[in-house]
Amino acid sequence: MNEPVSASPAAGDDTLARLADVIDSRHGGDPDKSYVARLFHKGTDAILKKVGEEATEVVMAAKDGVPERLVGEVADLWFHSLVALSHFGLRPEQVLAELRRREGLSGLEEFALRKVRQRESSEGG
Ligand SMILES: N=c1c2ncn([C@@H]3O[C@H](COP(=O)(O)OP(=O)(O)OP(=O)(O)O)[C@@H](O)[C@H]3O)c2ncn1[C@@H]1O[C@H](COP(=O)(O)O)[C@@H](O)[C@H]1O
Repeated sequence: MNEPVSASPAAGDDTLARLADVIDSRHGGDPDKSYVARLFHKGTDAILKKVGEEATEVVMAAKDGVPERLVGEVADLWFHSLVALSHFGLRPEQVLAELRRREGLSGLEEFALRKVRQRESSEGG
């Protein structure tokens, strides 16, 4: 059995930012030397296809009920989501900021606010 990786969050954990830096550095890289460079080389459809596949694998792992598999598949999904963000010129810090913005706001309130905003923008445009 694999040794479990420590689940304690490190203060100011910058794992996502460091991984995003590596991913960003792969733009224009050699597809024979780097998996990320190969994905960028293949383009938007290939990148988005991987996000979809990994999301499906997360669902299947959760159904299997093996916690280590689920953690591994979510890691694959997060990694490929970071590749997609980088492809579109975005950073994980922006996603984390969005999650921080939602902190303390109930999911139902957020949903109601979103509906109001959607109605306002459809009436305004
Ligand atoms: N975190 C990851 C990571 N997670 C998953 N993968 C790769 O993602 C690929 C896709 O996973 P799949 O389960 O779909 O496997 P597959 O069937 O081989 O993939 P396909 O051929 O179907 O695309 C595998 O080849 C994994 O090795 C990753 N590849 C790279 N990283 C990180 O990205 C950094 C840069 O990687 P390179 O660009 O390759 O140097 C690395 O140092 C790591 O930190």
